[in-house]
Amino acid sequence: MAQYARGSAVAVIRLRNPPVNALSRAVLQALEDGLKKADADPSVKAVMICGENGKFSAGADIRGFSAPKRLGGALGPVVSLIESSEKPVVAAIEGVALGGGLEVALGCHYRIAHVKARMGLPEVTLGLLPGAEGTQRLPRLIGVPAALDMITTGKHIPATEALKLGLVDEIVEENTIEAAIRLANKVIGQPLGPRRLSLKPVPKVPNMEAFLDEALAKVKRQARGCLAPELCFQAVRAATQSPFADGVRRERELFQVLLSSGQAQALQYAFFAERAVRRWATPGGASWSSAAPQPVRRAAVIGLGTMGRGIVTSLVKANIPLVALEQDLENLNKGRKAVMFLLEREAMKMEGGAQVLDFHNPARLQFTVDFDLLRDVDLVIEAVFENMALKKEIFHKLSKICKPGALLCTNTSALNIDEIASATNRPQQVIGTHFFSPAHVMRLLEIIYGRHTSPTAIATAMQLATALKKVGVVVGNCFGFVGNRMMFPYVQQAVFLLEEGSRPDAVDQALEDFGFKIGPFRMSDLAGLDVGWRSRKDQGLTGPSLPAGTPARQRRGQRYSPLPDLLCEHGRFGQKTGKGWYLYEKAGGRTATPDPWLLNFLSQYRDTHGIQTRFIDQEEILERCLFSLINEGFAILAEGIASGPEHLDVIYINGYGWPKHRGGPMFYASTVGLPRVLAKLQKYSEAHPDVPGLQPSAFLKKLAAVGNPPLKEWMSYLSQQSSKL
Ligand SMILES: CC(C)(COP(=O)(O)OP(=O)(O)OC[C@H]1O[C@@H](n2cnc3c(N)ncnc32)[C@H](O)[C@@H]1OP(=O)(O)O)[C@@H](O)C(=O)NCCC(=O)NCCSC(=O)CC(=O)CCCCCCCCCCCCC(=O)O
Ligand SMILES: NC(=O)C1=CN([C@@H]2O[C@H](COP(=O)(O)OP(=O)(O)OC[C@H]3O[C@@H](n4cnc5c(N)ncnc54)[C@H](O)[C@@H]3O)[C@@H](O)[C@H]2O)C=CC1
Repeated sequence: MAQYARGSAVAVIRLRNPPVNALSRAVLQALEDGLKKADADPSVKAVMICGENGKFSAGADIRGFSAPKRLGGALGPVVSLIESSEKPVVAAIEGVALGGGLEVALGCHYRIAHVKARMGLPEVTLGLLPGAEGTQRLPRLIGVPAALDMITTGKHIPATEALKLGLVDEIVEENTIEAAIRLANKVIGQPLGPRRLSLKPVPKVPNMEAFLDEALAKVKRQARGCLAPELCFQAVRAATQSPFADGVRRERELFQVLLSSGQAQALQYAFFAERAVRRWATPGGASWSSAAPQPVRRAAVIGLGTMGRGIVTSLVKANIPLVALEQDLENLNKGRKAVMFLLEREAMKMEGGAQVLDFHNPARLQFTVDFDLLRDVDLVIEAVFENMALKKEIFHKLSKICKPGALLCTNTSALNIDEIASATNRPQQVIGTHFFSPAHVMRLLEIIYGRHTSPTAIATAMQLATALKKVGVVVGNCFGFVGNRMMFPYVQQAVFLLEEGSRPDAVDQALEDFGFKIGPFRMSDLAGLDVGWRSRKDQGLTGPSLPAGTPARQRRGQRYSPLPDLLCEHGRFGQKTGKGWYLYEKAGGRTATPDPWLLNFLSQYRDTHGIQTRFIDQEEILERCLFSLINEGFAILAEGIASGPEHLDVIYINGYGWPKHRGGPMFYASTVGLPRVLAKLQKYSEAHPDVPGLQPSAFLKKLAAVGNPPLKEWMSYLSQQSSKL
């Protein structure tokens, strides 16, 4: 757990807890024992602490936070013990020193890091604060502004930056352990007082109060309802106001608040959920453990519109050579310009810039209108218009041109993967890779297997997700897959609420206050209202194919709102036309303001359809939008479209701006309590019997009836499914 060894004058304590040397109780105990042994041994003149297998430590064992006897209080005293040692202690940081791992290093008198190491205090991302005195030591070492930045954002910084900040004393390119032992030998006998961070004053910032006020405003703005960043801030502020011991007491109080906040649980659930979905499985028995991916040495993207541009950018950033294809020269030139613009911007953010990305080299990025250039690629991602006939035509062509082993991926947002695959001679190599807009930014990659998709194809798409630094989530094939299918009833409720008396800004505000990055109407305006309009026309829900005499507010016996169609008929496509659910300063503008035209239009619409306007409170907005989305999630689980609730949650957090501190929709449902979700859906369903999305799913009813079991047990109530959390 932590191995103690004595060389010449330097004792070595090696943290050992694979895979990341997390600080479990046992590791901490062994560390404490090692320190005491070194202290008691007169032949030991200095101590070096390092981690096994090239990693210092990823911090406290997160799984231990939910254990009855938390490691909580144990870490702070061990860090103090290190600092108070009368023999110099040197931290040799390789790989990562995160959270409690970095706090251990801060207790050491000297820190030396490998040039490739990363450091950070990411507790805030788990809903916590660095509770082992890190909020008090770090500002003393690197100053308040830099410490606040690290502690309130949780960002990892590279060793080179750590050196500039003074977080480490030295960085090395070769053997860190040997360098640390050399340093330890060198500092034997030197006074330790100046190296003990708890004894240092916090460096002054001119006009500290004004600086802190401004920093707090920024932290609050970015937190969107998440508690941890503000409490992290308060802990650091305590360091500027109180002596070390009082600051530590304040840190502990704040830590306790966070520990019992519920948000910490949600964020830790999200951390493990993201890792659990890597272990994918299908109802047919294919799984991550047995499927091997094929290499992707060269790829192609077809269609350089909104999505294709981002996908190309992502592939270039992942260093995958590719061919980018458009339907004609005009679109090719437009697409090329857009891609180059994105790549230039990305390059500016990177060390080494355009040279590293090498996107001007045609061997790495080739633009063409010639399908023949796709002969030797290993993987194609199609991102043309959302039209089944067009997609089938393209896939038919691909199956004739591409080499036999090539994987054929579609970026469709809702269409049937099996039908697309039916146009090819290799349905086992056809798979959905659903990117989210903007594709080079959003982390989610929804991976959709069809009836014939092979395990190798799934494994290859998952490997691609990793290469693109995205979170791949494997799901089954149904209209809208998981994310968009759950989104339909949510957006539908939002529009129904407008019919009944609400306003776009009221609905958006309620959901943004809940923590969504952006409410449904702002989101529709951003994505373009015409996208859904086209899809509804294709489905025969509106437009010329709608049978004459169809009631305005009903389709196939269910409630339907023609409001979004009417807006499109008025040329209101959202931001791109300068007006949609909101008014914008110009076409392409981004500042949404409530539009008096729309409010008047809504009022006339209600009069036309004899709808009595009523006041709708925030609670009803939230319940109807969120519970209908969650309800669809239960139906998806029951159908085996996703293999566990964590899949749905990871999709919502990474693709739809669901507030992470609420753990995802299914986790949120578990915190509300399934009987309550059910009762509310029943109530709204009775009030709106023609809305199927409000009728509680059978699976939700079952789980409520069996006594509201914890989320990790849900799947055991369905035959042949198991949650992987
Ligand atoms: C480290 C990583 C960057 C590695 O990434 P990568 O290589 O991509 O691998 P992963 O797949 O992410 O990880 C591999 C594997 O390891 C698991 N894992 C990773 N980190 C941890 C961890 N810290 N603990 C446990 N397990 C971990 C991961 O889940 C994977 O396993 P799998 O799930 O089975 O696949 C990356 O993993 C990463 O970023 N990790 C998280 C780093 C992090 O966030 N660290 C901070 C941890 S929190 C911390 O250190 C808290 C503290 O400050 C200490 C607080 C305690 C002190 C409290 C004193 C106050 C007293 C108050 C009173 C309390 C009273 C009481 O106790 O009741
Ligand atoms: N826009 C979005 O937010 C999202 C869209 N999607 C899906 O991605 C796909 C593409 O959508 P967008 O990029 O928004 O569309 P878009 O309309 O912006 O771009 C489509 C591009 O495909 C090109 N194209 C059409 N026919 C072609 C052909 N035969 N050969 C080569 N290129 C051809 C067009 O010239 C155009 O540039 C659709 O299936 C859509 O449903 C998925 C996720 C999000």
